[in-house]
Amino acid sequence: MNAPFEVPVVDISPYVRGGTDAERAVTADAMDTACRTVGFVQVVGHAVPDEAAADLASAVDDFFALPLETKKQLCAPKGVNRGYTPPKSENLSLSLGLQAADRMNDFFEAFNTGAAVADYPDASVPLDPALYPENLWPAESLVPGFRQRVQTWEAQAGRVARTLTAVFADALGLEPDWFRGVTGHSLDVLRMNNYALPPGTVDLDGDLTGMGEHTDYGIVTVLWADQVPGLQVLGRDGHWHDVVPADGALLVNLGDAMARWTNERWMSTLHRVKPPVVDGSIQRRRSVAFFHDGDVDAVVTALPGTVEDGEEPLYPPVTIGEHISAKLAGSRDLQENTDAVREAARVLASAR
Ligand SMILES: O=C(O)CCC(=O)C(=O)O
Ligand SMILES: [Fe+2]
Repeated sequence: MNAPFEVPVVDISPYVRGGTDAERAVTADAMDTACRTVGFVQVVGHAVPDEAAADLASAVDDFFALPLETKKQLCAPKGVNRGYTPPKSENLSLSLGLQAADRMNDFFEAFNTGAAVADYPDASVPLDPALYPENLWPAESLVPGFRQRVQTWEAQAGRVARTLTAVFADALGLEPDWFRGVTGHSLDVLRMNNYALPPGTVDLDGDLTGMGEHTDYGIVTVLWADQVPGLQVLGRDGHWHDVVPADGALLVNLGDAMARWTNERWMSTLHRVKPPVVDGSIQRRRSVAFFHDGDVDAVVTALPGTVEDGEEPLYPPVTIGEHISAKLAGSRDLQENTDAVREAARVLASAR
């Protein structure tokens, strides 16, 4: 029988409050094991106040409760990863170049915010406003306090993500501030996801997909989610496993940049969302992902020591900007990404 699938719990408090070298080494070691074996981590000891999470959840409720027509006024132009995306407008499995002929688009609706050009006045390169666009906030009178609640969370999630990269540097034997060199003007995006459809609109005979299978694209993702099943993670056993955040934990997963820098010593693990259907309607589920993706011009290529003598790296060099643009063209513009061969092969090998 297979060993049960478990997402390891890692306590990062020695990096948050300044622990001893020995305490940090325990954390870094546990992180290395989690990243090598699962690629998802239940992170505790992050010191995010409960109130910030409660305010985030209420902000998500308030926004998605608006009428669809009102939300649609906050849609960004095509190709701009900001604002509202209505249900069934994205297809995440196309970010891998995978598509089933009968597959409808993902039914999640989302609201995206993120880093804009103006957030990095000292950036070392000129930043393209297409990749660092302005945010589209609902009017304060429409959802009072929304922006403030969301920005408080963005700051907390960003702090956790940067702390995690300090843990990663130790775990990989890099200089402690190695990630600072590739995240000075990081492409950071916050995506609030609402998995719900009005009763009667669910076609239970169809292939219902909350969010199609995908890997995340950048360095690391910090996820807050309801403890409602739906998120499924592809284990090394080739099976999909339900994962919910542990009490007080943030779910963290690695993106493609980490798999590429480490030449797959660490994994950008495939995941998808299939929320449960109860009495003919979807049990509502909320999640908020903070993507810490790295500098648009950072080159991602196998780190020294990760490729055996005489072997080739598993991936050719790519910049973060090139990689993310190819992925977003898949999920948002519905063009199959032909440059995700290794990720797509993992999905096709899984037990669906
Ligand atoms: O809803 C979730 O739990 C996962 C969301 C996700 O994978 C994403 O937004 O990339
Ligand atoms: Fe994801």
